[in-house]
Amino acid sequence: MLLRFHKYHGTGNDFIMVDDRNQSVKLSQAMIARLCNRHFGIGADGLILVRNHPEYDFEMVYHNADGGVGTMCGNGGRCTVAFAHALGIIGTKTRFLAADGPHEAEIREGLVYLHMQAVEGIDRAADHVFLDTGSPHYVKWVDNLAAYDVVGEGKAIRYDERFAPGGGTNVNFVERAPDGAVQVRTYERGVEDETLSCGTGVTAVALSSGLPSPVRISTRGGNLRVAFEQIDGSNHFQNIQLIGPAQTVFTGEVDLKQL
Ligand SMILES: N[C@H](CCC[C@H](N)C(=O)O)C(=O)O
Repeated sequence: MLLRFHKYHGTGNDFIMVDDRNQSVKLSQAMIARLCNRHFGIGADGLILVRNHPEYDFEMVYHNADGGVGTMCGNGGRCTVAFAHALGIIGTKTRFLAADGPHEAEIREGLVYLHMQAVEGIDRAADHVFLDTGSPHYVKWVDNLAAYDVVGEGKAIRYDERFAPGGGTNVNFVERAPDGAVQVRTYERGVEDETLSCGTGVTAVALSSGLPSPVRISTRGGNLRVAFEQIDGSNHFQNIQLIGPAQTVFTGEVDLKQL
């Protein structure tokens, strides 16, 4: 069977996008892992199916690169909005369903403004914070981020038994750049490596940073902004928006029998 796909990236976090509006695409977890593999497949941090939904413009079904069904993916969400727009499913505004519930989004001046779910709490520890922005995120401020062992340190925290009940955690290391932006490097579970950018991760960094909205973020794959309202200096945040580009790279067909 030939699978038609579109490759997108949002600040270097890359995804295989599949138009599955009529739910005819059948992919096993092993097949998705193979498609995402950078040597034996197309190569991507995740695979996203766009499906029809009776109450929303569409449903986004996100899989991590290991093939497992993921929780929310912020950069993938922005790419899915751009993809749905390219398919003609939506105009410039949408309301769609993702793993963590409904999301509104808008395409404006080449950027996707993606509304994220409200965040109700942040666990603050001495050397890190932990919060859920649709996916779980550990955030730690460090010195000399450029030379930091993101994969080694990230893996240790990702598999720490404290986070095992939630299926582990994504891990973000952070440092303030000289120009005031917040630099973020992320170890992503499900990819089990550093990715060039993580949307729910930079959202977690912005909300827990104590900086005023909007927070300017710099990742290895590009720049993002996170806008939000903090409720009375508490750990409650609403009207959270992840703002940044979502780009199409190429379109292709893969023969699933050859995989
Ligand atoms: N790259 C994604 C995060 C995916 C989360 C996933 N790695 C997990 O928690 O299992 C993003 O842009 O938000």
